[in-house]
Amino acid sequence: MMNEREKQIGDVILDMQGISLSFGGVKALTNISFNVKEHEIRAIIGPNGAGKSSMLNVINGVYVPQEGGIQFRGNHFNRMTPRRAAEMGIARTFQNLALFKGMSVLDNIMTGRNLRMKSGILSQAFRIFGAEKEEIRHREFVENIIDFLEIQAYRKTPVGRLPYGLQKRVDLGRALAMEPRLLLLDEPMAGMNIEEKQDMSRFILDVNDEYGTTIVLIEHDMGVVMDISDRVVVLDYGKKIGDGTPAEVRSNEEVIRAYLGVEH
Ligand SMILES: Nc1ncnc2c1ncn2[C@@H]1O[C@H](COP(=O)(O)OP(=O)(O)OP(=O)(O)O)[C@@H](O)[C@H]1O
Repeated sequence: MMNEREKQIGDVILDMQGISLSFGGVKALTNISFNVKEHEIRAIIGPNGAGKSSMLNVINGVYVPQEGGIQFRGNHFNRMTPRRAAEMGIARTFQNLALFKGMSVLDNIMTGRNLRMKSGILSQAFRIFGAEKEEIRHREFVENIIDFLEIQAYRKTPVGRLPYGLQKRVDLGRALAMEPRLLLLDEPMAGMNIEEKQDMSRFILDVNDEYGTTIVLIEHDMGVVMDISDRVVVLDYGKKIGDGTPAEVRSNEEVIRAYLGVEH
């Protein structure tokens, strides 16, 4: 399986170059460089406070690093903005779910489609024929995601009534509705039981295979990501202490020390 996957991996799509970020006196990231290749599943792992969320927020333009640059799909940015990131095809899920609890599964996933629908805003305002057709096309796309994530039975259910594992799946669906080139997953398995973790792992692999989406996920539990990742970056106290295949990272002395030295 590994060999088959390796064959599909393409050129570098995202290149993080010497990123440093501090908050006042706190150095959240110190001179971090790593790249992500097209079609790869790339994990960023590390103990609590290692800088994982900060890195994700630099990738999608929420935080602006004091030093370093970002190259995405051949374009160089000294600073990314959340809007530009979204327009260029970067979508993310959230650790603390960003869903509308009172809205149905279907409507929540439709919200992920908004950026795509903006192109038609003028025609929608004038209610020209095309607008309705466009709406139908978007609905079909969203229905496909719902089938893909096996949540048909809950399409009309308010999200707040679903168990946590399914809410995480809806959040994934909302991000997929943006048709991202790069999908950032913020601790996709946090708070899940074993069965839910297995389901989520399978969906992440399926998204990667069937939609061809490049995926960056952050996680502090080393175990769950090792099976599904092509390559792993390890952060500790804002520094990169490991980078390589799961096997390489697992046998890296510094990584072992960081993980044995702290409570999880
Ligand atoms: N907005 C902020 N303001 C001040 N300090 C921050 C901010 N965000 C992060 N930090 C600090 O930066 C460091 C890295 O935090 P970050 O949240 O990126 O780590 P993490 O690896 O995602 O941790 P966790 O696994 O606990 O989510 C920590 O010392 C944290 O306190």
